[in-house]
Amino acid sequence: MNFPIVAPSILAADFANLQRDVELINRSEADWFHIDVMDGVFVPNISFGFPVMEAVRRHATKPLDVHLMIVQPERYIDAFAKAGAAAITVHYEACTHLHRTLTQIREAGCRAGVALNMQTPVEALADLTDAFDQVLIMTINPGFGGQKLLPLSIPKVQKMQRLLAMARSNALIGVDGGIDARTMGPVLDAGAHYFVAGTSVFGAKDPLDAVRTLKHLAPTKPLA
Ligand SMILES: O=C(CO)[C@H](O)[C@H](O)COP(=O)(O)O
Repeated sequence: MNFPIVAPSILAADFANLQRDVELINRSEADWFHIDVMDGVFVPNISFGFPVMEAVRRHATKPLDVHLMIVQPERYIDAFAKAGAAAITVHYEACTHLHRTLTQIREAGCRAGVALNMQTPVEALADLTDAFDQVLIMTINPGFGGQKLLPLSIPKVQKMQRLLAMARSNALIGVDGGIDARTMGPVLDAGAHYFVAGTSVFGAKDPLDAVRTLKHLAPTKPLA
């Protein structure tokens, strides 16, 4: 696998034309579909659940990267794995027993991901670096698409990159929120491998071109 990996967020798609938008991403240079599941408790918004996830899966030809912004995500890991998730990311802040939940994700046959909200320091994961395959640094306060990337998150990506290097972990670093052709460069330089982008892709006049721009912002490199 090479990076940068581009993962358009379905949250910003036109749900009345979901099949059209999924097929658009199939044709694009994007690598993954990003599926934002929100419960109205962990974040102040409700997005969608299994019916939409399954509709995306029926038409998608690329891996589904599921981001659970829900409390007690362990209740739904197996169901999302069955619904076709290739990767499942849970929030550090939403898990009482994070190690157990990450193990459950791997046992369900998916890549295990953990997301960190703005206030959570990267050191919170220092003892668990063997337990996840990807880490998602939130570059906004989660809950809504269309927000501006918070610059405070950029040094955090760098810190995470150092922490993983020290631990000799090959986990991928992702960023989520306010990613576009202007903001992607600094987070890429800071060490991010995958880039979740909603508004800048689906809100663009030409989403195929928007994905291409992100994908070619820097020469692709092989992952460790
Ligand atoms: O997790 C999310 C919101 O909580 C979305 O993935 C994120 O906001 C991406 O959308 P945009 O590119 O519009 O910021």
